[in-house]
Amino acid sequence: EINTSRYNEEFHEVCKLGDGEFGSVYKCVNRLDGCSYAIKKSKMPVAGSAYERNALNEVYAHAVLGKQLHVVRYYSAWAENDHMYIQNEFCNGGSLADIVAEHRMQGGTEGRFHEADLKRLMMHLTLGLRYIHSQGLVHLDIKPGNIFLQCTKGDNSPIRRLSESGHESGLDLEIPSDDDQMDEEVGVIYKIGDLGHVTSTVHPLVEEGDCRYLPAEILRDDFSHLPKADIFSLALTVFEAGGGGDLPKNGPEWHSIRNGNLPDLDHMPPAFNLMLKDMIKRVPAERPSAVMLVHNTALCPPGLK
Ligand SMILES: Cn1cc(CCO)c2c3c(c(-c4ccccc4Cl)cc21)C(=O)NC3=O
Repeated sequence: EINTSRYNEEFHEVCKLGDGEFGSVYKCVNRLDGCSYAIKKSKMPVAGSAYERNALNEVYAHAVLGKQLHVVRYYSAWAENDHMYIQNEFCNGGSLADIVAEHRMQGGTEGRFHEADLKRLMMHLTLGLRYIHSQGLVHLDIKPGNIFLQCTKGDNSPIRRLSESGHESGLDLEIPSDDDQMDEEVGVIYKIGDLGHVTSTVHPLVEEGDCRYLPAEILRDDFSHLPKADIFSLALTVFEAGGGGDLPKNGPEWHSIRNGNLPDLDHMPPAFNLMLKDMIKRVPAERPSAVMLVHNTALCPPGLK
């Protein structure tokens, strides 16, 4: 019959997670394995269009960027009924943009990440970028809306979720694997998602990301140091999570940041603010690489020497 579709046959659609010009994302439970997934459903792109290239880039990138803790995991992609589907790991803690927006609503000092959390965020995303760059790829759209949170602690723990799961069929059999058990006391894991702008470092086909987070050289079509563009975007993403405020889309403030001027995050140590300033240097080659950042003592948890 006409409405047979892999999507409906293999998955139970729980709720819509988001909407965009790209299409819609749903939280789905796989009827066979009982696990939850995030599935993006988008109109089949016109053959030969930039949309098609992006769609293929995304799937190729996921295929290359196998299992890395700080990159959203890919499971499958398929086409049917004039739509494309991509099935990814479901991250149960929302996006960093949601968290930043919530913080902003609260206002005051709780309206931002504290020192230990901001260092953890930075470290996770740096590890994710180090992996992406080590595969000869760049993300090119690092921003709070593309960072997703996996919460393994407290009421989100898989076992707790199982007991509270509303699925009458008890299908929500998300038995934590041993490394999940390890994560039990870990808390939040940050993951880089939305690989729609990913391209090769050496043979780039650049589709520009969000100009609020992009360095000037990309907007001048200088693609000679693409990994350093991700480093620039990472700095502004962390700056925003640290309570740095809304980032400009254009105008004098936009240019001021591109000239290396970034206000200090007053609750962070000087070394951390210096690191952010290094990451947004106008000259891409002068910005630290992800490999160098991982060893930066400014990322050591507070209290450790
Ligand atoms: C809007 N939205 C909300 C979420 C859940 C956050 O708690 C989400 C996810 C993804 C994606 C996503 C982004 C880009 C491409 C494909 C997908 Cl499935 C979008 C998501 C994704 O790949 N994994 C997600 O959890």
